[in-house]
Amino acid sequence: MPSGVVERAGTGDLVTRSTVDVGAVGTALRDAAPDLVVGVVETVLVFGALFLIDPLLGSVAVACLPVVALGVRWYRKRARTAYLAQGEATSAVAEGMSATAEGARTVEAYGLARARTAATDHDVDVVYRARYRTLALRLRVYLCIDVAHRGAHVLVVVVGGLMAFQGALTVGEVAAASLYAWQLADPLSRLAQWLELVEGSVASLARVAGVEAAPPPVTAAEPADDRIRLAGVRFAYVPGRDVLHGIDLDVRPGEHLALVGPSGAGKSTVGRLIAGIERPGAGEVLLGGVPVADLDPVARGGLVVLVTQEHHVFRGTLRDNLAIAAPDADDAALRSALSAIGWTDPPDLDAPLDDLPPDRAQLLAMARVVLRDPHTVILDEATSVLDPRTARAAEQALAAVLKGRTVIAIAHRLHTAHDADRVAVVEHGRITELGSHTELLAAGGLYARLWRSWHG
Ligand SMILES: Nc1ncnc2c1ncn2[C@@H]1O[C@H](COP(=O)(O)OP(=O)(O)OP(=O)(O)O)[C@@H](O)[C@H]1O
Repeated sequence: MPSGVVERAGTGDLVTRSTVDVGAVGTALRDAAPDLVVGVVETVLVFGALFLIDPLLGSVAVACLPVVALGVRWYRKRARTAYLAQGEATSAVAEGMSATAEGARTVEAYGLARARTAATDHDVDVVYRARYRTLALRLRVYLCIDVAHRGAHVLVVVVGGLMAFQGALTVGEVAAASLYAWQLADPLSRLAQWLELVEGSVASLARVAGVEAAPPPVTAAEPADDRIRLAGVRFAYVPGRDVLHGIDLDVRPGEHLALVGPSGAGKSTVGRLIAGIERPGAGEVLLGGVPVADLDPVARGGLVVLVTQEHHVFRGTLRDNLAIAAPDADDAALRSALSAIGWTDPPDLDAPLDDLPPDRAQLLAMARVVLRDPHTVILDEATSVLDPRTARAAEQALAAVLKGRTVIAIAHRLHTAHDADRVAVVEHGRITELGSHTELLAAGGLYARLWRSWHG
């Protein structure tokens, strides 16, 4: 699944779908089918016995079935939406709780505990109301089935009694018919429970299938070359609120391009689109002539890699962490990647990695890039979190990583732009200046002003 989708869905939602919803579908598949079969067989036998005693008594009992059918129809019309809402509400609670837990330090630092508690209370309230709604629906369908069954029983006793008075049936036959009619309670109430389980699990299945359906279609087309082209690209995180308003950009293979501009201008978004994490709302982002977001994610990762300041170290060994980038790489290849980025004292490949410091985590990320060997690297704030000494070491490692590749650097420090072949200035979701450092300085626009103010 594209990471953009994962980020928007949130951990809580995905976890709820893949645990609670998968569990609900599993329970339904395990319990519903046998119960349904037993319930149907039991109902058919009871009606058969009633018809055998007397066809009129059988018909009287069958008269209850339309009431059940109407109740079930009424329930099914509403249940799917209600169960979907319940699933969403449950996800929202999990999502809110996981966000609070992940941001515990921020919550503490800014005294947000009360606000977070209020938000959780609100989410729980929504779950309560959603559950109340499904419960109310269930109660009504149970009531309907109960009325139908009791109605059938009363009708069988009354009609049977009248027939006994007229001598058409014996008292024993009426008593037997009454007992059979009473026995309908069991399969019908099982039907009601089954309905609840199925409706709940169909909603859960839709939510689980939603996770499956999230990945966009993957194209079989192969990029013809390493060219990157953005044409008329518009993009919105929130529908109707574009953050990019028509970006046109051609990146030549092997070129080092710096994206500069004010905070919030859209630089990182351009990077995410080129990496195929997001797909444009309008226009196209092409890699070798193929829409980059349509490429198979694994294959795409071998062509374009986005390096951000988040360097995740997975639980496991250094080997496990490097193998993410190149599962088939042998020890020699792993060691050569480590030495290429200047990591001279790496831990043993098979030693567990505990608490890797940020500068080592960054080296690990770069070693992964070397192993993956993409033709294009997008750097977003790659060295900004490190102290200057560490950042310099990281930059040296980076230089080794970037050699011979196309580089799109989202530059927060202007010397990165100075060293680039071309600089694109992004302002308010548009590229307003494009050229070499010297050309942009001569043009006297925003870049020139930023450069002069940076140089004092
Ligand atoms: N996940 C998101 N959801 C909603 N809006 C977002 C999201 N990420 C970014 N934005 C908004 O999109 C706009 C462009 O953001 P973007 O991060 O691309 O800018 P930027 O130029 O890289 O900024 P910075 O230099 O501060 O990183 C901003 O208004 C930002 O608030």
